[in-house]
Amino acid sequence: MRTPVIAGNWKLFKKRAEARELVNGLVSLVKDVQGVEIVVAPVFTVLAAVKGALDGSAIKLAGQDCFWEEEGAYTGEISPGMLVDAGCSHVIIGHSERRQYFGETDETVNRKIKAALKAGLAAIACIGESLAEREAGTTFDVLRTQLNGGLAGLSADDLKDVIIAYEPVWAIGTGKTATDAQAQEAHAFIRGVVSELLGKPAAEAVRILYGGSVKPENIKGLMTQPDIDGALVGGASLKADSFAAIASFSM
Ligand SMILES: O=C(CO)COP(=O)(O)O
Repeated sequence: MRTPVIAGNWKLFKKRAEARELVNGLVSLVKDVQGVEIVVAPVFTVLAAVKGALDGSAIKLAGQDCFWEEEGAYTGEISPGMLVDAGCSHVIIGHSERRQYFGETDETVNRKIKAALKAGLAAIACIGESLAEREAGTTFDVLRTQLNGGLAGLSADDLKDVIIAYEPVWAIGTGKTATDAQAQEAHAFIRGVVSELLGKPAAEAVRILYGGSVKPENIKGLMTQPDIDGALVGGASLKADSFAAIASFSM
């Protein structure tokens, strides 16, 4: 049985006061939610404030990215160990916005996942095709390449601390969610590739989240799909009531 994960990626939003307000609201709204791992990923500068506000709550904290070196002359970077030190248990790696605007590649994603695991973080590894790739019929090739590169050198045991997030780029922030069937098709394909790479038990155990315009209105349909194990939520995670409603999908 795979425990569902609902993760909120706050992207470049929320200063300290707003972040505290959001988390305070969230903590009380989800206090009765059980059997779901809830994660929030704020910007680095508010991690400490959010950690404080989460005190006593089961909600987990994630970074939105990390570097692969633990320390050194790397101006502007944050290491996995520093995220742990700030109270994080998770880190998002390889989000399509990082791939698009900050030169992230499957190779850097792979290095970051390995570094995150070494530091004891769970890695939420993002993959997904662009609209052009979907229209060209190359979705499965793209996903396979991203999985081969991103998971290179990992063992089935390592995969226990990896969560895969399938985020079709054309569905991010566009209001255009993949249909339940489109998402399920991609998730089943991803699980199949993971099975080829690391064996069936690892593939059966790995959580695969869907991301891209997830809202309270579409979460239930997505979660009824057999290979969808949760969601990575952007816009709808910025309001306590909508994120709480998504996290309460089973209630
Ligand atoms: O990129 C996303 C989460 O990482 C999805 O963003 P939206 O939910 O705003 O489409």
